[in-house]
Amino acid sequence: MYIVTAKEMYDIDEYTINEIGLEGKLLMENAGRAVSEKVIKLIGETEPVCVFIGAGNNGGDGFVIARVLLDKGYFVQVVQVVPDEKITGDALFHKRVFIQCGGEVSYLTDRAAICKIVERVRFVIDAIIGIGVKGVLREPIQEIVHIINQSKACVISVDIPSGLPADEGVTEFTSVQADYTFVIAAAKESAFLVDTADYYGQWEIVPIGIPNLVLRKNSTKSQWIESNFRKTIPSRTVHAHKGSHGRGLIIGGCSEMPGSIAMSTKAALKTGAGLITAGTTEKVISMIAATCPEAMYMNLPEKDGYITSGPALTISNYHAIAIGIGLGRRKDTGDVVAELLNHAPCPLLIDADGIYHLKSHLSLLKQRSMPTIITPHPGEMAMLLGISISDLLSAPFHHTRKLAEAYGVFIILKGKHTIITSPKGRQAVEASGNPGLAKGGTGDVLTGIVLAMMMQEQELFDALCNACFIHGKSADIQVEEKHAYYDLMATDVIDGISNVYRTFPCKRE
Ligand SMILES: NC(=O)C1=CN([C@@H]2O[C@H](COP(=O)(O)OP(=O)(O)OC[C@H]3O[C@@H](n4cnc5c(N)ncnc54)[C@H](OP(=O)(O)O)[C@@H]3O)[C@@H](O)[C@H]2O)[C@@H](O)CC1
Ligand SMILES: [K+]
Repeated sequence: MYIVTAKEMYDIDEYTINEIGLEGKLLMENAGRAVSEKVIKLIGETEPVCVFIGAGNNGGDGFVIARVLLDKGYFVQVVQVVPDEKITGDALFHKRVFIQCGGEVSYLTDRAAICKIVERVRFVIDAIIGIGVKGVLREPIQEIVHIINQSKACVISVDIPSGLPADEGVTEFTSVQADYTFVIAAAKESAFLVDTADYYGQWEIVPIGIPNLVLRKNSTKSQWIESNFRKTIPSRTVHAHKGSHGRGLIIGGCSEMPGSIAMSTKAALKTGAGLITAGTTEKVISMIAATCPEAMYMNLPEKDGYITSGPALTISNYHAIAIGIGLGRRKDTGDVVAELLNHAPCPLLIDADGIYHLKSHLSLLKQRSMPTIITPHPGEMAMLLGISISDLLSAPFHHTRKLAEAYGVFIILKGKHTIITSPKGRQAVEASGNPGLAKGGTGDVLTGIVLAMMMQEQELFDALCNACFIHGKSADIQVEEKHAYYDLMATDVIDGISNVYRTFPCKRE
């Protein structure tokens, strides 16, 4: 499931046409047929359909869809929203084929005429503009899009809702609001952004015969889905012992937030960590030890209830360390973060208040010889970058990649569509999870899951993606089986980790 920009998609088309030898007309036929199949499943047998067609290749797809539907016996009305001379190339080829098959095309831009047509149909197919949109829609197309959006018809967009930019970073646009979008060959960036994702309605990718190797070669982003999890989650051998699955240290907690480190610790153990030590203050240890008897504890020096740096911090024995959860924002707790950045001899995960402290120590990231991973939510990420949250969310792929490459850090940018980025710029989107996760404590649970995954034998990037998958799927299964968005608690997400492993079992050796 690749994710592309418009330019990457054009490169993919061009390579497929010129190097692989599949002609544009053929790709258009495949695209139109693939979308038609989905449309037919959706609309049932006899519904009249109106197809709106624009000047480019997206309109060409529309002519193929209209022909397939006509051939299947549907009543199809085709409204071309640009004059005849604008239809050229492959789109003109398919327009002619449609007409040869008995189809009729009306060139219409008049408001009253279009309103009348739209009122009479239950399904509108939007093949006006695809990834070739530039700027805000011009008239009369903008007005036609408003009519479509105001109608009661179910709107099915081809490739992308017309007017919506494919790429991140575009904030001004007018777009069709689709109920369904059948996306051609690869997902476009805008399907994952806060301000644009909803325009797609429900969406699904339809393959059109572009070889996988071409998609892989031309894209740096993909979606992390069940098949990725199944392929990469490491197996557990029957001869394994607790030491085979990693020793981890979690540092955090303060008198006011004792629960956070308890949840991270429990989540790490539940995810499969061999041994977990919770490094925290004596008072927090006394508060949480009974809730997680499987863990070990490290008593750290404290001042006014907060961890401070001191000789008690032994960090040489661990395969991975996490810091930040419930740590507090005092300057001397920040010194502990700096100490770890300087000396942790293993992968280091920084979360929550640890990210707050990281802002003053960003330069230390570059000196680390072992990987560093941060798990910010958008507010923390914007703080690190010194930009507004809305600027970050309008181009999250760009901004996270910039930070990851500049400081050599792995980033998990949390959200509905969590973006995982490697220091080399590889990116994945993990989209499981539900609104029940919008609650205190769920981030602490993710930290524990990520730490546990970091200690299992798998590529670090895969480990981070798998951790997000486990966290989101746990919440999803819990809501499916016994909870609602309202009552799902962070601790339920920990309990639900078992369901994820049972639903998507690891291979056994
Ligand atoms: N072989 C392939 O490549 C394949 C491509 N495929 C399909 O092609 C699609 C891409 O096709 P594309 O490149 O022709 O662009 P497309 O999205 O149809 O739009 C161009 C038109 O939009 C117009 N327009 C732009 N901005 C505007 C504005 N603000 N306001 C108003 N009008 C505006 C622009 O007009 P112009 O500015 O030129 O006057 C031009 O006429 C892609 O999404 C997929 O569906 C599949 O069939 C598989 C094979
Ligand atoms: K479209």
